[in-house]
Amino acid sequence: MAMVEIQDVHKFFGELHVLKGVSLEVEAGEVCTILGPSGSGKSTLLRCVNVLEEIQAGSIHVDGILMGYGQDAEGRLYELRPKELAAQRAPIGMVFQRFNLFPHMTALENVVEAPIKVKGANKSKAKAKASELLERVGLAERADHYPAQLSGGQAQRVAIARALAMEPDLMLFDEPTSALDPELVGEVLAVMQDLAASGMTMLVVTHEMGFAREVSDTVVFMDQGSIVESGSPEDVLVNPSNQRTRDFLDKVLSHDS
Ligand SMILES: Nc1ncnc2c1ncn2[C@@H]1O[C@H](COP(=O)(O)OP(=O)(O)OP(=O)(O)O)[C@@H](O)[C@H]1O
Repeated sequence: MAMVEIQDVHKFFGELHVLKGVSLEVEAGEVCTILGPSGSGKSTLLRCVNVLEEIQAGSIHVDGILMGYGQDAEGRLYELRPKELAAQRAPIGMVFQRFNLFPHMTALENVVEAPIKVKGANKSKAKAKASELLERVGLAERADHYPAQLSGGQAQRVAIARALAMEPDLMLFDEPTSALDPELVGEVLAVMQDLAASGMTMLVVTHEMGFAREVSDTVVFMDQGSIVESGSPEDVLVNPSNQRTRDFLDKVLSHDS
């Protein structure tokens, strides 16, 4: 089984049919980038993977585990209790467009918070690990800074370190550079690229075409709640077979240039 298996997922917000039978697999160690116009359902799909949103039909497995439900000895599904849900989510790190760091905590405190509170990690070990992670994202010297004292790019790198502190098997990125000043985008993409090179499985929603082209194993193009096309970056970005993909790329690339 692939690390992420999304099968025929449907998601409604009231009457609005936002995901219309989405199926997607991401193998362990692969980077899958999702592109598509605003409102096509990219963020919603990502949020469904770690059960921030409930789905109405289909299934999502991560690491072979059916997300959002438990299964009793007879194979009957039951709704998870909050603790069980938290345990299901634990191997999944998520980085949002806005960093959501705790403003009253330093960078280091933000990174150690979850391992100590959620995992019950030993304090001094968690601190040493957090320092290592801040070094990994190039912020060893900013460990004692508060979020307000960090640039957007630095704050986003702390958010990545914070997600990594939980030792995830899968990282979800939801437009991680969209809220940043253009000159800060590169430093966050560089950290993501390093992470990809280290073998992390990543599902990334972004408008960064360079990242999609150079770092992804698979590129997925979504439109109006469906996957229109997916394949290698070469297939989807250079030789797209679908007119909707071509129209989208023309628009994005003319905007970029
Ligand atoms: N919590 C919600 N309640 C109601 N409708 C929602 C909710 N979240 C998203 N939607 C709607 O679902 C659709 C898909 O939204 P989604 O954010 O997944 O798209 P997207 O492709 O990620 O777009 P963007 O690139 O602008 O973030 C949109 O029509 C949006 O308005």
